[in-house]
Amino acid sequence: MSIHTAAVIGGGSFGTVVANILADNNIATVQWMRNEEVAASINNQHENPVYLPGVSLNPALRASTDLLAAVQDAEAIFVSVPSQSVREVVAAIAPHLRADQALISTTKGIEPEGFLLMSQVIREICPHNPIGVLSGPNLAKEIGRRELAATVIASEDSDLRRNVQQALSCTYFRVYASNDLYGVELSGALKNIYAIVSGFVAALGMGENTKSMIITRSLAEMSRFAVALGANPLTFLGLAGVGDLVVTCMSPLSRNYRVGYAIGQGKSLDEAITELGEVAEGVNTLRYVRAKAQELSIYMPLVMGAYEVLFNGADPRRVAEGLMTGDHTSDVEFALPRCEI
Ligand SMILES: NC(=O)c1ccc[n+]([C@@H]2O[C@H](COP(=O)([O-])OP(=O)(O)OC[C@H]3O[C@@H](n4cnc5c(N)ncnc54)[C@H](O)[C@@H]3O)[C@@H](O)[C@H]2O)c1
Ligand SMILES: O=P(O)(O)OC[C@H](O)CO
Repeated sequence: MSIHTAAVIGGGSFGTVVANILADNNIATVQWMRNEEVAASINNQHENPVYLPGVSLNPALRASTDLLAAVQDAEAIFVSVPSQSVREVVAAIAPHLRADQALISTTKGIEPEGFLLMSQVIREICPHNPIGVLSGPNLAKEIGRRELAATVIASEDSDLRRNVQQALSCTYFRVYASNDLYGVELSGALKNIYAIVSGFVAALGMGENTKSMIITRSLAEMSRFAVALGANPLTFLGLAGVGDLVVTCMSPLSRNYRVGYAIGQGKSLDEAITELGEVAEGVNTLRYVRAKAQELSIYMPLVMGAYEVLFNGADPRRVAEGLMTGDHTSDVEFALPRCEI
């Protein structure tokens, strides 16, 4: 059965582009948000002036500030609020959901208590609903302009995967499938940390070889961490892995990259976040991942270095330079294990 009705929870940049794709595909879509002025602007001017100014949205897209009304008829509900708010909004709708309503998270963050990814939070609250994760190299502002992009729908439920592929695929957006829910979702959260590091490197005017080294060693580090937690390393070869890592580490449209860039220019973390005015999930993710890596003794020099810069005022140049002084190690450790060099 395909999706005819959908809801998107969240009035920010990514929620708006997901809702707009669904509307472009003739799916009756309601986008829920708290801000009444933005909702009125989407309904009347077909624009989200706060998060996607200048982007013409599909006139059929409806916005609402009534959460329960927004989700009641939706066959698929896309959750697109920052990670700190996912539990709160999903708990508010949970008692009103039917078991056949699918929940798809687009949120790339971690809940610190229990080190839970968003699909795990949603599953805890809605154990009987089909659950999926949408993740990939998806800068909202480019998709808003209908520039070509691709993503991954990950779920253990093959009906959900097929339905979401059909619901979101269009001339400018392509959806690939994965059954490694955990790997896809963890990858989306982890890459934000490395986008911050890449921001330091760019602000410091370091060379192209340095940038490539940072991105590639970021992939090695994040896949080492993910595999230690049970993910499939092959997932990191795909769009949700290397694809998303590359785009966020190279684009000034990435909010995480911009936070890193501002810090590389000498600004404080508070100044960088205030100047951004949008969510940069990587700042909190860095704290939680560092703690987890320490707990499990996972070697993550970039995470440790970035933490020192963000929270203890270390010089950002030292994060990249720190790679040069580590023990001699393996390039691809799934081919040559570090203990065998
Ligand atoms: N923007 C992108 O390019 C992009 C792409 C893919 C995934 N994501 C992920 O999607 C998630 C949302 O990001 P975004 O870019 O849409 O964020 P955003 O900063 O553009 O907007 C966040 C929205 O959530 C709302 N919000 C915050 N707390 C809320 C709460 N308690 N209840 C209801 N609404 C609340 C805000 O008012 C705002 O409308 C993040 O985890 C992000 O990593 C973003
Ligand atoms: O703007 P960022 O850094 O939150 O990144 C946005 C998306 O995750 C890119 O895929």
